[in-house]
Amino acid sequence: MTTIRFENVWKEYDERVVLEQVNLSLADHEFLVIIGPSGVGKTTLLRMLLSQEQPTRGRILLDGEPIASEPTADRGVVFQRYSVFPHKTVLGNVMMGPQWAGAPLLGRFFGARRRALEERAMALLTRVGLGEHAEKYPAQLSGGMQQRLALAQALIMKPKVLLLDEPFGALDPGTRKSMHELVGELWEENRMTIVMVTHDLPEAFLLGTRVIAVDKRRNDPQAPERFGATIVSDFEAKCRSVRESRAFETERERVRLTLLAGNSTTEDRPPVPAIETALVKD
Ligand SMILES: Nc1ncnc2c1ncn2[C@@H]1O[C@H](COP(=O)(O)OP(=O)(O)OP(=O)(O)O)[C@@H](O)[C@H]1O
Repeated sequence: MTTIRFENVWKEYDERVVLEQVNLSLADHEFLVIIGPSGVGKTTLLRMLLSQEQPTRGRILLDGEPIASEPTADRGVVFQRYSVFPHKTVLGNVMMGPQWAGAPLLGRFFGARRRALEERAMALLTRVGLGEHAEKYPAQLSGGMQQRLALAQALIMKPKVLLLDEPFGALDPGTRKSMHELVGELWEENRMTIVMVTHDLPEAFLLGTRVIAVDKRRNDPQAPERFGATIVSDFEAKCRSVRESRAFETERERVRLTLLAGNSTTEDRPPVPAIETALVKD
């Protein structure tokens, strides 16, 4: 059971207000997606959840307690650009986190403990589709495979909260689609909370159980740094399971193909899925 709460959170850099009055309560096992214009403060929100940045006002609670002031294993992260150790194999990369956490001096397990970890890492690699690539080095993997590895690396630490910062932004559409399925399935299997930033609206509503839009409510043209962004919309997303998400995706693809095929009059168009209708309304 994991809950997250932002209580009147602000983030300022000197005179510049980036975020203001952010209030948010997340229920257990939520898949929250954050959308908003470029530079508005989405990554800053994630970085505060990770404790890579501290709020200048307000506080963030994890399970009712203020979050630790340093990054901890209960909060995992995957970035858009892949960040692993190039000189370690795929398996070595996945085994690193638990070894540094469990043996901080040497960063290495031995004997039965090592074998047990290796087994767990291999099971996870197989789960994300990399079982046959365990001995390769990151440079030998495609972009999609590298993101699968980044997911395995985060999941081996069994985080309560997984933070994803545009994790599919650099991937081609086909790879992106298979990653959507994988992340949706892993979210359900691991019963963790996910907080993801994306610029892609269909992706947001496909994966999220809740989607928040972050933007400035007020602006001072003479002093653009005076006001920060906050949550301006909060959507309860419709797809609450992978199965429903897949059904939605199939429907969206059908609409797209029908429109491409030249059904351009309004009467001919198939009904727009409920989620897109909700988006248009807002
Ligand atoms: N360490 C820092 N010092 C000063 N300003 C910063 C710092 N980190 C971020 N900012 C500023 O905070 C603002 C929000 O940045 P952030 O990366 O959170 O935006 P974003 O919404 O994630 O953008 P994008 O969608 O382009 O990734 C930006 O204007 C950025 O320049």
